[in-house]
Amino acid sequence: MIIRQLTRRTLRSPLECGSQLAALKALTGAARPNSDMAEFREVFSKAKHIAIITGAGVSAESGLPTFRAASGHWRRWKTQDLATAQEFSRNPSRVWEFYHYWRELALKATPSEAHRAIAECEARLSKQGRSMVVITQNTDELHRRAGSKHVLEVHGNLFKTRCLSCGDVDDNHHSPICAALQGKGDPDPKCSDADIPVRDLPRCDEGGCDGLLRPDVIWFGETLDSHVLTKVEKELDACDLCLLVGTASVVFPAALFAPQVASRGVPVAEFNIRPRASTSRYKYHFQGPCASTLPIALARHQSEVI
Ligand SMILES: NC(=O)c1ccc[n+]([C@@H]2O[C@H](COP(=O)([O-])OP(=O)(O)OC[C@H]3O[C@@H](n4cnc5c(N)ncnc54)[C@H](O)[C@@H]3O)[C@@H](O)[C@H]2O)c1
Ligand SMILES: [Zn+2]
Repeated sequence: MIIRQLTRRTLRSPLECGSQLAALKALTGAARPNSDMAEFREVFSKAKHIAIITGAGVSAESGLPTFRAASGHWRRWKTQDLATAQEFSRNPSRVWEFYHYWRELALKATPSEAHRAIAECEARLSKQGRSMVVITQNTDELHRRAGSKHVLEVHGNLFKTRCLSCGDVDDNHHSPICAALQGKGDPDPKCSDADIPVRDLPRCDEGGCDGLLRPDVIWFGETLDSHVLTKVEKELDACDLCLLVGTASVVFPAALFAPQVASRGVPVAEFNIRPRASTSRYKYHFQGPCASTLPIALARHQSEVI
């Protein structure tokens, strides 16, 4: 299976993009996408196992900027440079400020119509003996808060911490996560670092451990959780319809999930505000904000009796 054992990374150069697109083309063939919602709805009505792959775009209408909308920066730093183990060991205060900013934003956000349409559809289909899984690159928990039950978070979760000393992983929804981060994390490029001493950053309270905590997310250069990946593989192998929602598909290995499904001949429907270079590889493409398109796509079909 192609997605195993791959580390999280972003495509950086046009050259690399070109070679990856060639790989996607080889995987999926050159189908022409259509945007016939009525046709999609017929396919949807017959699907028994639906996989929905989501990215930052699904949370955009909840007020959480996508990395690209925020021009990929927090203050003066590229987000992909901040979200690394190297940067955390060099400057844990700066990295915690960055994650504190995201945690506070996500805590205040409410699920969008897109999150709600997905959750409502899952609940409805489960009564009909049909299944839906959300495979998300997002770390904001908005799918769960909307009511989705079957969610695989491939890049971890902003509201979990991992202790660097004892390895304990814990849920953590404190706001702020520690007193020293109160009022910190302003993304303005003119804002200075808080330079919080390491002893005042979030610490482990497990049996007096007091080790430094990190966010339990997958940083660039780190390997995805193999248990989560195994579940993702199973779902991608079993699905008979796949929706790809609000993702630029430039973060690997998640960018390979939809092409892998399409290569089995399973219809993939992309929902994005703009066409992307790989759009032509998928059967359907619905352009527009997913909070408008998804509720139509996933609404009760006339053939659904329960
Ligand atoms: N909310 C979050 O948890 C969050 C937010 C930003 C980034 N991230 C992380 O950053 C990485 C970036 O990857 P990504 O591809 O998910 O995001 P991205 O920022 O690279 O791309 C977002 C995609 O969503 C599309 N989009 C924006 N608004 C949309 C809307 N209203 N409806 C439909 N599509 C819309 C854009 O055209 C783009 O293709 C991921 O690994 C993710 O973990 C997460
Ligand atoms: Zn600990």
